[in-house]
Amino acid sequence: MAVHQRSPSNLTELERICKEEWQRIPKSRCRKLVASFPRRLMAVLAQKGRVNIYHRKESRKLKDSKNGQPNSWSFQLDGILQDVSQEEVYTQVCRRVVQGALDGYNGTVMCFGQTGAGKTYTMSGSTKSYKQRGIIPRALQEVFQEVEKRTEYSISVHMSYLEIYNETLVDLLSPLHGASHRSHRGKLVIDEVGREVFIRGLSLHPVHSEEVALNLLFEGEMNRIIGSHALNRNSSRSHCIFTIHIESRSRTLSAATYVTSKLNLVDLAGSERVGKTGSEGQMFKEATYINKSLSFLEQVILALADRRRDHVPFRQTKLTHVLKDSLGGNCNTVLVANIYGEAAQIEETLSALRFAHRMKGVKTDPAVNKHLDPALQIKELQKEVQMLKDELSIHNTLVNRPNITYEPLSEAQLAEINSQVQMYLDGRLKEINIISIRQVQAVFAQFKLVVHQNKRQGEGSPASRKRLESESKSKLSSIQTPDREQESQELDTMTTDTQESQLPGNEPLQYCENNVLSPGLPRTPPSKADAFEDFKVGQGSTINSILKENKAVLLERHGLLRQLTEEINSIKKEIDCTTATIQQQKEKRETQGTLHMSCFEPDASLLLKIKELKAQYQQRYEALRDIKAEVNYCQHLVDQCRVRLLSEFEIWYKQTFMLPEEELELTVDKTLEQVSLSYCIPHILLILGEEKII
Ligand SMILES: Nc1ncnc2c1ncn2[C@@H]1O[C@H](COP(=O)(O)OP(=O)(O)OP(=O)(O)O)[C@@H](O)[C@H]1O
Repeated sequence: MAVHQRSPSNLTELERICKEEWQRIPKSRCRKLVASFPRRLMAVLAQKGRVNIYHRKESRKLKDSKNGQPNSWSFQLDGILQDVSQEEVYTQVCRRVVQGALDGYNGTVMCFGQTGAGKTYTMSGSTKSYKQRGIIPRALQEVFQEVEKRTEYSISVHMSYLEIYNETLVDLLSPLHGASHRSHRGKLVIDEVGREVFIRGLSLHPVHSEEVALNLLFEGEMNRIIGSHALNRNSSRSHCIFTIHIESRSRTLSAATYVTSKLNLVDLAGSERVGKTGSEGQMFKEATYINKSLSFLEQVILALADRRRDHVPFRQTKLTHVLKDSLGGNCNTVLVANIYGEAAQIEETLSALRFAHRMKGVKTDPAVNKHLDPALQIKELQKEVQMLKDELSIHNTLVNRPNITYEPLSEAQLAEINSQVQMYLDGRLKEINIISIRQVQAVFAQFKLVVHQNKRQGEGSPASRKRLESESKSKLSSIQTPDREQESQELDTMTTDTQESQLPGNEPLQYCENNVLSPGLPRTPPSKADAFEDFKVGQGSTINSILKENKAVLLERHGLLRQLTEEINSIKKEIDCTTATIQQQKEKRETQGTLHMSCFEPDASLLLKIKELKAQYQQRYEALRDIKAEVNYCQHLVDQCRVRLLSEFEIWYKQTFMLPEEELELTVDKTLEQVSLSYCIPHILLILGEEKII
């Protein structure tokens, strides 16, 4: 039977040992049915993957009708392997797990069952003939065949063989093994890294061929502790975990990424009833340990199958701790439940089938174990950087820029940049020739340094600070980043803006290569859109900030205007309503024919209300008139500022980028005219800010 998504398997041992021709394994493996097969107790429906156990009078052990227990059981398993060869067992139980391991999935195949039921035969096979070899030698053969086939990968294989005997970990392949191996027990420690479990101290043997691997396997087998007891003369008294460790790296893709996997082939010690097997002394102690660990294994399986449980007691015993990442992790797991087909063993058979059935409820989450080798990745990136540098230098040679380097700047180069910045700030150098990103960064760093120094020196002297700021503003204007998005948002908020089409940004863009200006080279002006952004934060910053302030005032006044209009409308509505009420009252009294003069007078309270409302109306109306005037005025200022910003920009653009002189002269006069006006604007703004003055 089995667990997990891949088709697990079930192995059913339905008969007592038949001296010859065992043909067992994969799904349900059963030798020829013997006469003693308890047909009335058990039905094996191999095709349907089902085993039924019936309560019969002959089987007193299962007679528990007093407790209301069912007297027949039906177990649906993933497969039954009955009367099948070792090869068939391997194909059905292990082949896909091995293939998965080569692709980077962890895999576990585990044989469970009553002592003598055929677990070791299934896992290791019989030494009698090659045909009867079990899962482990077949898996090794397939791994090495695949290594040969998968030429596009570099695959390394290691092996380890662990035994758990009486809760002690033993390395079956330890170089210290031999007669004295028992004295080396206990030196192995179970450790966990993330979700992965490994045994510290367990020897890991590199193997390059099937032959070497099989030699190691036989060596490990020899070291297994074999006991003897009444049921099975060669019963293994320990749990054994044979592990094939695989690491696979692509030969064609990046070697920094690789996959690893562990393929655990587990032969569990047989479960037994101590009384039945007549164990005593050392054998009794062994049986107790075995049964205890198997019972903990069962508890773990129960906990894993129960989704509501958030704690799984893996650490209660060495066996479950070692198998932690194989039972509940990212592993392809197959459980083979070996069972007898004898009436005398029906209770153990039932218990093995129950265990198998529970295991069916456990879901694992198979995933490829992908890793990244940081050292290799660094090497690969370094190689790539070098390649890109080479490509860039070829490109630079082709475009006639041979002296550009992409290495970090040397001390001498940094000193040169610092001196250039200093000269630029002093006015001795008109422009800094930009040659690389590194150099631009160094220039900015130097600017920052100078600004910090100036700040410290200029503290307590606002005049000098202001001067420094304005100096650095105008000098840096050619490399500042324009805040284009902010400007466009501001323009969007103004519903009265109609001159956007006049903005220089709407003209076609013309970029010169890298936008770099250097003294000796022919200069191509930047696009007007880009230049305008520079202008707004540079020379045009004063007029631009006045424009922004005017827009803000205009926006605020618009809000006020809207609010007043709403208030006036609502007062007007109330006046109309009150007037209507008065009229209605009047008409009502007239129709009633009331003669007294006072009866024609409307209610005094309504008259008072009308009076108050009219006063409010008057007051709001006057305020509205004032605000309207302000709005118009502000709008005018905004328009004026915008026109001025644009015209000053035009002049600056022509001067800066050395356009023909005649064109320049034409615009200069206009500018001078406008300069005097532009400085009046802040005063007007102040007046607008204090509403009462108007
Ligand atoms: N299908 C089979 N065909 C032939 N012989 C078998 C078969 N199954 C088991 N045997 C033989 O039965 C004996 C007991 O089997 P095995 O050692 O595999 O049992 P086990 O479950 O591993 O027992 P234990 O738990 O005590 O180790 C062995 O001699 C084995 O060769």
